[in-house]
Amino acid sequence: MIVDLQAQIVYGILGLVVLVALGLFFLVPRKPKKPEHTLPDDTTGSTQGAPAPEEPAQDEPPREVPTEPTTRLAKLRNRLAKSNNAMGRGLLALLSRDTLDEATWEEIEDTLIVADLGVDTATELVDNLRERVRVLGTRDLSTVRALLREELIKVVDPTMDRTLRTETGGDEPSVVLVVGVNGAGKTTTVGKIARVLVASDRTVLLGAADTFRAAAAEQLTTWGERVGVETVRGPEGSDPASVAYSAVERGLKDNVDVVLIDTAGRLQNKKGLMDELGKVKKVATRPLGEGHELDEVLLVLDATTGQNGMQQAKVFAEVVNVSGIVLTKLDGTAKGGIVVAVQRELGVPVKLVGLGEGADDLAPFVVEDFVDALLED
Ligand SMILES: Nc1nc2c(ncn2[C@@H]2O[C@H](COP(=O)(O)OP(=O)(O)OP(=O)(O)O)[C@@H](O)[C@H]2O)c(=O)[nH]1
Repeated sequence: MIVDLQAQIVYGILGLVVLVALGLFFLVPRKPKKPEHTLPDDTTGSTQGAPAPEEPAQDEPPREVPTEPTTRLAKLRNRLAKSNNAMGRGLLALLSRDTLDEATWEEIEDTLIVADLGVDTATELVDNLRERVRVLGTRDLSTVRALLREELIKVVDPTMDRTLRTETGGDEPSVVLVVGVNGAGKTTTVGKIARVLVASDRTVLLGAADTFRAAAAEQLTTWGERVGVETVRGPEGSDPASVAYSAVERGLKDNVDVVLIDTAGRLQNKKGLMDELGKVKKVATRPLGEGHELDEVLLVLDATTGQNGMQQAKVFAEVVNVSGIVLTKLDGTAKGGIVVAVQRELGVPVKLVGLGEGADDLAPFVVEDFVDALLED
């Protein structure tokens, strides 16, 4: 009897032990399984040698930071010199001839005209230079070169205000409208400006008012994503003015510093373009209340289009009050004189120049740097 009882107690204890063990196995949380893919420990973002994370932020491409301004500008100055110093070299070669006769002065004038300076400006420059050389009675090349530099600076006009108006002085965002014909480089320029602003700790919102081509809004959004800036878009074919309005309304709500609005630029139908841009201009700043105007209307011009570009520029200037010019593709032409021609024609300063397709290839236009690049050896 006693043996039976002992056996029952022993079996009971064993059963309990088994049950507790099973319970513990299922209830106690186990250490999580090591993920198959691991990120490297270093915080530099380098993933070298490590497999990609299983759930990368696919919709969020890695943020880019623009190159430090002095490096960027030095690189761009070099590029400008490379593409444009043929004109400077040509002029200096002519000026160093033994005799500066009538024919040579004519050749100097022709060189300036070929560089798209405009006939009147070229004549004016040569007349002034010729007179100063005569009065000084000098033939020393470095003196003549210094005189040429001064005359070029004078025609490019250092007195024009070239600051980009991206600060309102109030709480509301500044609104920058970017206009120009297709392919001039508007979208690229908006992206590049956004990068520069973000690098200077400004908050930016993009408005894709080019609703004519879905790909244009897509392209702008990609530029925005690269620097972590949002883009307000509308459906393809929707009213560009309403997209511009929404972008400014949203910029105000989100308290951003600058709203950059990209537009379409079909010139095939001048009347349509006028109506469309006129409306965008009128409606865009409405969310900011009475009396608010666009802070900046930038006309983007392709420097390689020469006189044809000038005609286009005039059409745009008739529709919107252009406050600044962005001359793109200056890396692809030796006709830097277009800077002077377009400023004189429109009475508006060139504020920025595009010197390549790269994300950082946009530079503020500095008169002295530009002329020095032209005259570089
Ligand atoms: N070499 C060079 N290419 C440039 C420059 N700026 C823009 N581009 C190129 O010009 C082409 C057209 O640029 P976009 O920005 O798409 O022009 P867009 O005016 O927005 O054109 P639409 O969207 O058709 O109205 C692109 O291939 C750009 O990379 C520049 O300064 N230099």
